[in-house]
Order: sequence, then C-alpha cells, then structure tokens
Amino acid sequence: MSNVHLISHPLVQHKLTLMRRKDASTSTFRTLLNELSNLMAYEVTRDMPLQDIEVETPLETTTGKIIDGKKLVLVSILRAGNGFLDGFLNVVPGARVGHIGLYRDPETLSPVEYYFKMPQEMQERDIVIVDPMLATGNSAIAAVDRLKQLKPRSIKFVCLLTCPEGVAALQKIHPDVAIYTAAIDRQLNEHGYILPGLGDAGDRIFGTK
Ligand SMILES: O=P(O)(O)OC[C@H]1O[C@H](OP(=O)(O)OP(=O)(O)O)[C@H](O)[C@@H]1O
Ligand SMILES: O=c1cc[nH]c(=O)[nH]1
Ligand SMILES: [Mg+2]
Repeated sequence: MSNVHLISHPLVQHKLTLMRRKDASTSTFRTLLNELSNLMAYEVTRDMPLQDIEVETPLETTTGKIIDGKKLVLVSILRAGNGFLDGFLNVVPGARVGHIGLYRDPETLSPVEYYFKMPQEMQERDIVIVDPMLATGNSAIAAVDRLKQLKPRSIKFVCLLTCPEGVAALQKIHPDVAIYTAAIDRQLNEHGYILPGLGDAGDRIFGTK
C-alpha cells in the first residue's frame, strides 16, 4: 500500500497489544495511549523541515538546527483524538491545535460534525490529524474534506489502528494524505468495528461504557 506508514517499533507493538486486552482498565488504557502517542509522534515528525540558527555554547558560536513547531497544526478528531493529542504535544510543544467534533451515526456510520475550530493562517501550515481509529474511513474523509477547504500545505493522518477497508477508502478519495498507523487489522464487522481491534476507543479512553 502506497503512502501508508506502518510503525512497527517493538515498543509500539507491545503497548498496542496491552491496550487490546478487554480487561485493561480505563486508567491503563489511557496511560498506554499516551505513551504510544509519544512514540508514534517521533515517526510522524521524522521529515519535519529544519532551519539553521546561530547558537552560543559556553565555548563558542556555532550553527544548530531547529524546527518551527508553530507551522505544525495537530488536529484532533473529538472525542477519541484527544487521547492521542498529549503525546504529540509532548514531542512538539509549540504546535498549534485544531479540533473537529465528529461522531459516527450508529445506524448509517456517517460522521456528524458538531464542532470545528482551527488556528488562523492555515495556508501556511502542515496538518497532522490524530484519531486512534480509522474504521470505515468516513470520519477521516469528512475531516480531510473540511480541512482541504482551508488549503493547508500538507495533511497527514495518524491512527493507532486501522483495517484494509479504512485504508482503501481514505486513499481512494485522498491519495495525497499519508496514513501512519501501528497496525492494520483483519476487517470490519457489520457494525463498523475493527476486528480484532480494541473496541470503542472513545468509550475506553473516557470510561463512558
Ligand atoms: O472510520 P470511521 O468508521 O468513521 O470510525 C472511526 C471513528 O469512530 C470513532 O469515533 P466515534 O464516532 O466513536 O466518536 P467518539 O470519539 O466521540 O467516541 C473514532 O474515534 C473515529 O473518529
Ligand atoms: O473499532 C472501532 C471502530 C470505530 N471506532 C472505534 O472506536 N472502534
Ligand atoms: Mg466512540
């Protein structure tokens, strides 16, 4: 699959397996997601552009390299995306943050938007969308559709878990959007849940079921 980055680092795979366990508590699930998002953020930001700056060490002046974190916008798809956000902000603390509120209608599996708030001057920014789950792909496609209207420089989509159906759907409509994931599971079930998956990410993060 082109434009799909599978993050196979052993620490990522280990933590993902612990998160899948049905008896993982809310607190364990949330802690693992936070740790995982730190690790995944390293991979996702690997190609961030660097600038040269002059820096004075205690001994002499030299040229160092820095990133411009302000050009990066992390866009969280509410609610579950917020569980992913903190780890990214740990790695790039200067990043701007946007929020899109979307929930899946349980009957139609179509996304319903209830919130949208982005930073200014999106044409100058690179977007990283974060959401733990890419299932049918409907939510991700709706988010990218909406964000492309703002003409950002680039868009990446980061999830913890996806399936062949979700990857194919997002890539068909938005082939330019790189997908980063820790696993591509077997399939979707008839209710749009990923198998074997980890259940409902939002409910597990926030303890709502
Ligand atoms: O690829 P899709 O089939 O669209 O499914 C993925 C979406 O489902 C979950 O959100 P959910 O609708 O459960 O909302 P929540 O985060 O508020 O729980 C998940 O966090 C994604 O946003
Ligand atoms: O398996 C799934 C599919 C969509 N949303 C989730 O939280 N889990
Ligand atoms: Mg949910």
